[in-house]
Amino acid sequence: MHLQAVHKTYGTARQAVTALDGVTVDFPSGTFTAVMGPSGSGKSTLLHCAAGLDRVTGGSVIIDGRDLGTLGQTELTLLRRERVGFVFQAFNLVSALTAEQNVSLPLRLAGRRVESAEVRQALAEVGLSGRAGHRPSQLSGGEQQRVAIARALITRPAVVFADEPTGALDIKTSRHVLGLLRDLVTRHELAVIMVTHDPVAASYADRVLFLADGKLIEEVPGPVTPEDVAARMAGLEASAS
Ligand SMILES: Nc1ncnc2c1ncn2[C@@H]1O[C@H](COP(=O)(O)OP(=O)(O)OP(=O)(O)O)[C@@H](O)[C@H]1O
Repeated sequence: MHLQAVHKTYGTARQAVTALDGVTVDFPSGTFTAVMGPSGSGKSTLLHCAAGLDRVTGGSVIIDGRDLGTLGQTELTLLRRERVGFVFQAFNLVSALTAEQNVSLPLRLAGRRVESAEVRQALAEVGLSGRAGHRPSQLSGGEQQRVAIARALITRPAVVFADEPTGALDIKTSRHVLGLLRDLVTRHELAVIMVTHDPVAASYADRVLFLADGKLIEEVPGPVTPEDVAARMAGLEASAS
């Protein structure tokens, strides 16, 4: 997927806030990208615009060769449903449904036939074969996030957006989830775009993008050490304050 000269302004006239100011970046298949930057630098806005959850005010977002700005609301919803996966900090599983039912939900929403074998295979890929019948409350945080990852992958998306996916997990569980994401990127030729504040999480990525004031100011190819990421963030935060 690709962002070309993306601008996003909230509000109008004197109230206007420029959240993204001309961001051009490619997110190739098979690449795990971490997005970092000080608070207010535009990370969430980048994620929302790139995922088609919010419209850009300038430039274009291309997924699967299609410019999201040219799509009507229905087409956009369909493209998002079929080609984009989401993983959130708070897992966002449906508490009344089992792991298996949660994973199959995107297929049901898309009106597709649900093959039980396909859903079981997705759960096996995240190491949860034995938990298919459990509800979220019967699973640990790490297990819930792995169900959410299986759910994000079930439609075979081109791109997965992860918003602080380890923000609610302890260190050991975080490492497990990040290692899993890392493997899935390679295995499924996915583009994963992860917003994070955690330098250790960022170090699992193939490259780290740094935003400041809505601009992409640095693109650091991996492998990146957590110390290097932390040092760059400290520099950015010092100049932002
Ligand atoms: N709905 C909105 N209306 C007006 N301004 C907004 C809106 N959403 C974000 N902004 C502004 O856009 C800028 C970028 O915000 P954004 O949430 O993308 O930053 P962020 O890097 O994700 O921050 P954080 O790390 O604190 O979550 C900020 O100045 C913010 O105040």
